[in-house]
Amino acid sequence: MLELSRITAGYDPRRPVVRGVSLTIGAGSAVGLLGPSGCGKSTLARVAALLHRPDSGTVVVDGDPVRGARHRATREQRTAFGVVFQQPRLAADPRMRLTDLIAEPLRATGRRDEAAGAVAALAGRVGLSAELLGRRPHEVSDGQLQRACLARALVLRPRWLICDEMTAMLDASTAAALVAVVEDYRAESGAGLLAVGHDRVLLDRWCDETVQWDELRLEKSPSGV
Ligand SMILES: Nc1ncnc2c1ncn2[C@@H]1O[C@H](COP(=O)(O)OP(=O)(O)OP(=O)(O)O)[C@@H](O)[C@H]1O
Repeated sequence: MLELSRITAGYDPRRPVVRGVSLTIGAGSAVGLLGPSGCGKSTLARVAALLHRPDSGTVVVDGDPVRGARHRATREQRTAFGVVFQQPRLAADPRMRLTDLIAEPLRATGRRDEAAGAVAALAGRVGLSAELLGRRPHEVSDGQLQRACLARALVLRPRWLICDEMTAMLDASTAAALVAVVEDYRAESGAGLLAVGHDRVLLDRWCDETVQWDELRLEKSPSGV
């Protein structure tokens, strides 16, 4: 279970952008989060992924309370999350070939020897050819780069996926393909999902439940847990 309780967070403690928000996602469940632009969805998603430390409130991952964000969280907690952002170009090192980008979390966790096999398997899954894997971000399309970013998010086989407007910049067929990759992975792994978006039709189709930002102040638990 992923439990965010009374989270207050932002970029200036005097003016938090997220105030007293709670969200609980049951193990293996998929929750879609909708809300107006600028309300704080991405900030909350970053808190959920342990990338941003809240000013107050608690995050509990599978029963294990989180004591800090980024490197202050335990490796076990950090590697429980795979994250995909809206803009792949901001999330990809422009110097890295796609193959290295996908393998980067393995290198960072001392599992370099698994890279070749894992990248080959994931490339097939997300639909990247061997030729594309050898290119750098400026030599591929946004959709191809987002496929690589999704592969990178899956390479450590996370228990939780945080997809922050993953499909917003993509055409309909690429968006559907990437959602299908996420769902195949979830079906086989039992991973849970927080999907942030603007498209209610997509989120309703993709997730077990879709919640509105305003509901999170009421301490609702979308998956009924
Ligand atoms: N790094 C930052 N520094 C300062 N303010 C920020 C930063 N990132 C976001 N903000 C501000 O925090 C507020 C919430 O932003 P956030 O990106 O979380 O919203 P959002 O709901 O995801 O928006 P959108 O749907 O447009 O992506 C906005 O007012 C934004 O301008």
